[in-house]
Amino acid sequence: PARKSKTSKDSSSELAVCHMLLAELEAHRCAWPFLTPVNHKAVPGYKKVIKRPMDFSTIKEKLTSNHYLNLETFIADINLVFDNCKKFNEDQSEIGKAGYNMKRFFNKRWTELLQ
Ligand SMILES: Cc1ncccc1N[C@@H](C)c1ccc2c(c1)OCCO2
Repeated sequence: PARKSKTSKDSSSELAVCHMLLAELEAHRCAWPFLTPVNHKAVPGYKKVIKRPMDFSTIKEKLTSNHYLNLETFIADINLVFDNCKKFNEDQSEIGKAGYNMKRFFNKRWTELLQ
């Protein structure tokens, strides 16, 4: 079947889903390590180890300033938050466990909403 070209309606509904997903992530009880940028002056080694820091407040700023061209770039930033967490934190640490829970929650929710 011919590939349906994306209409502006499609992208605005995708955008609405991104806002909703982000709001759910921010409200999650395990979101606390990811709400604001990691202060690399207060966390030894973070600046050197994590090449592309990302957090939910930065994603919200990018979303509200129309930085994301499509759904994929939004999802890529969300996953960057969790990949950074897995890279820097021990799996069984409080932050490591929070990151694992948030990633599972996100994967469940976006597949429910978008697939
Ligand atoms: C996601 C992440 N990965 C590695 C390190 C930190 C963080 N989060 C920061 C906000 C953070 C989370 C928890 C903290 C903290 C900072 O500073 C000291 C007290 O506990």
